[in-house]
Amino acid sequence: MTTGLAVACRRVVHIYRAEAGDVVALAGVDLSIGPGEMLALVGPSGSGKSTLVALLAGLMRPSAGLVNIGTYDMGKLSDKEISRLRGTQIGVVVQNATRNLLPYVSLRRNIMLAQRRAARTKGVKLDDPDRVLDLVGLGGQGNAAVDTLPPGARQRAALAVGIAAGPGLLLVDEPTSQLDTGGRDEVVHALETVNAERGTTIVVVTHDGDVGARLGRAVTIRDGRVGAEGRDGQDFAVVAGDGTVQLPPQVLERFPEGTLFTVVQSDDEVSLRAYVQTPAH
Ligand SMILES: Nc1ncnc2c1ncn2[C@@H]1O[C@H](COP(=O)(O)OP(=O)(O)OP(=O)(O)O)[C@@H](O)[C@H]1O
Repeated sequence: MTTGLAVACRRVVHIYRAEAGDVVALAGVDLSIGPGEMLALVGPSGSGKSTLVALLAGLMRPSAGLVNIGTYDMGKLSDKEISRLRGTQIGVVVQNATRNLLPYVSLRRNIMLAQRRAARTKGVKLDDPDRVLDLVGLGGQGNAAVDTLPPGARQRAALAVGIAAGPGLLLVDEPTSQLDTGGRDEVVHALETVNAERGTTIVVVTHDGDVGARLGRAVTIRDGRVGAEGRDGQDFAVVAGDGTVQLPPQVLERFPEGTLFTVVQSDDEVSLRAYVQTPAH
């Protein structure tokens, strides 16, 4: 069984330098994910989810802050070290299943190609490709060509390629966006099976609230920061590393910028009381 890798982000900032001006995509993300945990990243379009995943995958370096995967500081590794990690310890499944797969060769061949780098690494014991296919519910389909599979199976084939090398961290971008309910359930079930059998830490970017709920922990990214967290069906506000807490959007709609609040504290409760000024006559 693989050992899941822990993830720790501390005050992570990412700025895209564009001709039209700099874009602050991440503005101080603090996030800890335990080894073997499953987590969904949710949030509005443009909030920074894909940027965060790209940093976890080592596809980009943070502009500031720390991104640690297991014992690795992703901001400090060389390109070569990062590329080795991605071939062995970090599995990445990008959006749109076919972009992860070679369409005209068999599923088994796709998996063997994804295992090439790990197979050259000393001490790594790889699962047989047929066993990898079993894990995602595609047992017995090793000879099928990717382009003959229906969309849900193709997405699970992409997952199989992502876990082929036995990574401790699996990053998956929007795995259910083009699937019907049945296809979505099979993909979530495949993720749950990989997590249960291998202990792999799994991070899924999704717009689908149901997927977030099924994974048990859903972190909302809002304006480049952790805006809220859902656990076991309950929503929570989160204290960031700099001591700030984002209020839910529906609260912010009622109380515009500059609204004053009194913080009311008792032994087991902290609440906010808005201070509404009476207009001067
Ligand atoms: N290569 C880039 N150059 C400049 N700005 C970028 C680049 N990539 C993303 N951005 C900007 O960074 C911010 C965060 O984008 P990101 O793609 O991480 O958000 P997202 O939450 O994944 O969105 P979506 O759900 O639409 O995929 C957005 O304002 C986006 O326009």
